[in-house]
Amino acid sequence: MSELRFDDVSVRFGSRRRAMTAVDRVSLTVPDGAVVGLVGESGSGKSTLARAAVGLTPLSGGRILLDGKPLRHRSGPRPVQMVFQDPYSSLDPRMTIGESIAEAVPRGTGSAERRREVARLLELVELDPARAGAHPGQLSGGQRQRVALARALAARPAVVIADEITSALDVSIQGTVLNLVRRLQRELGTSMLFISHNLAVVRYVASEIAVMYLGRIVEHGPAEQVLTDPQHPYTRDLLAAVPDSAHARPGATAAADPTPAAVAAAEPADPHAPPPGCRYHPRCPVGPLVHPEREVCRTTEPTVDHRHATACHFAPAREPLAGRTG
Ligand SMILES: Nc1ncnc2c1ncn2[C@@H]1O[C@H](COP(=O)(O)OP(=O)(O)OP(=O)(O)O)[C@@H](O)[C@H]1O
Repeated sequence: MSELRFDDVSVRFGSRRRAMTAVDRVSLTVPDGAVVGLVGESGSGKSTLARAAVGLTPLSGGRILLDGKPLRHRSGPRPVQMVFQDPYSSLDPRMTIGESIAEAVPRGTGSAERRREVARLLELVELDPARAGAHPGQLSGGQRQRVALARALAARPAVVIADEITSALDVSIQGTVLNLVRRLQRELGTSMLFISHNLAVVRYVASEIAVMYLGRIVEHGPAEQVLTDPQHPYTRDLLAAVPDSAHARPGATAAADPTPAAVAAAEPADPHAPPPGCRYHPRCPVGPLVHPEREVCRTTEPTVDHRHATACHFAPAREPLAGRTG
């Protein structure tokens, strides 16, 4: 069992006078063997949450648990491994890719066994083991990302966090890397938190989707439900931005409700001064900008409390969720 759980996690940056809460009381579980997709626009706090899970950013509040036990960031192979957008940040350009992967293989492995393990991992990520002597600079971006995945897997992690791992790649290469992630996940059953600002990418690999906005999770549920029956207006806006998403939201109110002018003219949110009440209300097409009587959105923060959960006072399925809770 390898379940990663963020329990009421907060991360604050800056001094008292200019403090900002990048992650605000986030609770999110990556169940054993599942891929949870985490989406949200730039600055919503996705990377900060990921970095907290691998010990790169200290928590200001809450806990991160692996299989129910607090994560400790000791030396040696870490149970949570992260793959970044830019593989140059995790691969030393002076080392061969074989050396980079071998370095991540747990200690106590003999050199012959280590070499075999490197060859096995290269094959696993569909690279020719004969290329173990190549340097990162001799590989394409997609190949480097395969090496970064092999290196993360070398540590035999309980959980892998992939942070925008296809964002820097050509569109034609993105699909092959996503296919690889899908295959690896199916074969190895590794639990995964898969982060992207792009819902089109996340929907390809994730079994569950969580949507983040200004440091908070605003919707979370089974991927299919979130995609076909999005509850939060922000999720609907994200979906509307996906070119071929028309089929993904039949009946969604956003389809029948073109962006009102007041919403289109709204200022983007300032993470240093998140609005009171629902954080999305200054941009929301179902909020007080368009429906002035919906004062509750300005004053009271909605909470997430169901299996397919959304933090919106006026979500279409807010009431009839009884049958699918738990
Ligand atoms: N070390 C830091 N010091 C101060 N502020 C930070 C730091 N790291 C992140 N932030 C701020 O925290 C907020 C969340 O950033 P984060 O990188 O987690 O968002 P994100 O959703 O991953 O976006 P992106 O995809 O652009 O990385 C942003 O407003 C960012 O400016």
